[in-house]
Amino acid sequence: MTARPHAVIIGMMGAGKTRVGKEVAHMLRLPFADADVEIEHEVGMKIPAYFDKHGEPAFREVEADLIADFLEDFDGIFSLGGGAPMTPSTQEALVDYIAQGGCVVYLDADPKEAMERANRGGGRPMLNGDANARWKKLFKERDPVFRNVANVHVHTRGLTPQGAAKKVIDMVSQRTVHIDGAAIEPYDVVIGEGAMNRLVDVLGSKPVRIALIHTQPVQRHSDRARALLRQGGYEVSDIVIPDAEPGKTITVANRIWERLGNEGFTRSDAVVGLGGGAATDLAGFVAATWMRGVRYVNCPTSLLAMVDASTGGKTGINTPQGKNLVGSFYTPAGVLADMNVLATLPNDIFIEGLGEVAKSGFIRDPEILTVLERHAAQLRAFDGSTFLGSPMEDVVAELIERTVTVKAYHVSSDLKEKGLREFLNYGHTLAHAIEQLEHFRWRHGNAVAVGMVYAAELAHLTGHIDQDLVDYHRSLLTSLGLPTSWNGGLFDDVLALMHRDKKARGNELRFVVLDSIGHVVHLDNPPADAVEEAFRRIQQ
Ligand SMILES: NC(=O)c1ccc[n+]([C@@H]2O[C@H](COP(=O)([O-])OP(=O)(O)OC[C@H]3O[C@@H](n4cnc5c(N)ncnc54)[C@H](O)[C@@H]3O)[C@@H](O)[C@H]2O)c1
Ligand SMILES: O=C(O)C(=O)C[C@@H](O)[C@H](O)[C@H](O)COP(=O)(O)O
Repeated sequence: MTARPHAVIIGMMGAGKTRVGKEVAHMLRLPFADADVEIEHEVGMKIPAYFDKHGEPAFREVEADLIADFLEDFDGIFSLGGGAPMTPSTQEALVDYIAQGGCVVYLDADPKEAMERANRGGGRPMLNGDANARWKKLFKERDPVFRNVANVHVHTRGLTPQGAAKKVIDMVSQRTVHIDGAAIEPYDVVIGEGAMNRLVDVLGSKPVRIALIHTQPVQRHSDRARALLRQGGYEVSDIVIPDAEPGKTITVANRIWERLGNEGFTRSDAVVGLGGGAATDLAGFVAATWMRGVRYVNCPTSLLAMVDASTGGKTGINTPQGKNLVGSFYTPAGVLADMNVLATLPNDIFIEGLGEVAKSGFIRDPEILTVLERHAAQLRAFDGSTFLGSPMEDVVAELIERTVTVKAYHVSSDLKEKGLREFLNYGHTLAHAIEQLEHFRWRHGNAVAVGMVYAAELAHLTGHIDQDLVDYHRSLLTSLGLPTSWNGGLFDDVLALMHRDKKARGNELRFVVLDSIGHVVHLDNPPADAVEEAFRRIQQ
């Protein structure tokens, strides 16, 4: 195989496959090919004449062969004739193409606009007779097949060809991490500009009412989500919760349960959580508990929520006794990490998110650490207002994809945290204690950064790693603008809180430590003097 199409466009007659496909190719500076035009070249006559002379089955054979050839050797944007995906061999070829990373885009136009375009100029043998009635009949047959065959679904109602092309490009350049596992209903984390446009597709057609739970600082993004939901035909209840940790309380959850009850939310309705990790934790908790569980989709808006909080099904609230002490494991139906929302993210909250990114590098994917090292200065200088379209956007998208992949690895075989998933808690034993003692004025990712240095010191004191790796923790995290020390509390208070950590069993402390980069082990009941000495070392 020499090349594969960047995207294959399918859709009804008149959907704009050729017009939009050409526009996409032009914007991406790629060649464009239209299967019908190529067939006409090959058979040396117009398609209606070929239909008249040889009939539809012969045409479909020529078409399927040509498509198979192009799928194996065409480096551009390729649009197919309306009926092409109905041929079983073409369906199989498209499945193979997708399995190799390809994008089959279903261009879904407004039926009225598509019918009008399809009728213009005639020359479509499949629309002979009452063209509109034929179009509708074909749509009924083809729409379910198109939905099934395509891995990207683009609605173009009301868009100009340029607008539709931009939407196709956004969706084709999105990255997807698929999360699956024994106890999990599979779902995707979609990362990229415009990912939120998939909201209606991910929610599906069943829910009537959607509770859109969000905080005030991300109002601009929740306005967008609300517009998409209303366009999709849902009734939207806009629910604004207190920002950050004050939103993760039983009082806030109770207020929402009351509202859902008063507004008649049933089991077939759904929740959308939009915001930082605190908002998605709370929204997930409400979804998990309302009528013992309704469908929910997360739209994370902070880096930390994209890489971690919104993706793995840990939902919950804080109690006066500690962080995340009440909650459930309840996976979302999908996560839409739309890079556009990062345009408003403040620098300090972006940097905080790098704490969890680095954690995933330390515990499983060393390439993350390499990318962080290589781009530390630019990451530290993150500025949302100039971020979109900059070279850093691709770097950050790669970091998000890699970090979510690490999360998926742990979650897929241990959703309920019986063992392997605990490794995602690297650095968190001390981090949660710091957050609590600081009354949540310390950001979670910053506390995790200090917690990882603490865990590294403890690992060194117990003979698991050498001093160089401890020093590397400090130098990498510092280069990203993350803290590596904390001096805000007494050891006894910290120790008491670490005993309440969810990994602790009975009176025994349990930690997660490295024994090399990318390799994690449990450290159960370590010597008390090491636990205290490691704490002394992070106070510097
Ligand atoms: N469930 C999990 O697996 C998991 C994993 C990691 C963290 N968490 C939880 O996530 C929370 C931390 O998440 P966080 O760091 O996102 O904090 P956060 O939710 O408190 O958000 C930080 C601040 O950034 C604002 N913000 C978010 N996105 C923005 C945007 N695009 N533009 C402007 N402002 C924006 C928020 O409104 C808030 O003021 C903690 O409660 C932590 O316990 C949960
Ligand atoms: O997904 C997990 O499992 C994690 O531990 C991810 C952590 O990064 C995250 O901070 C999580 O919220 C911590 O959960 P907790 O159970 O320690 O409260």
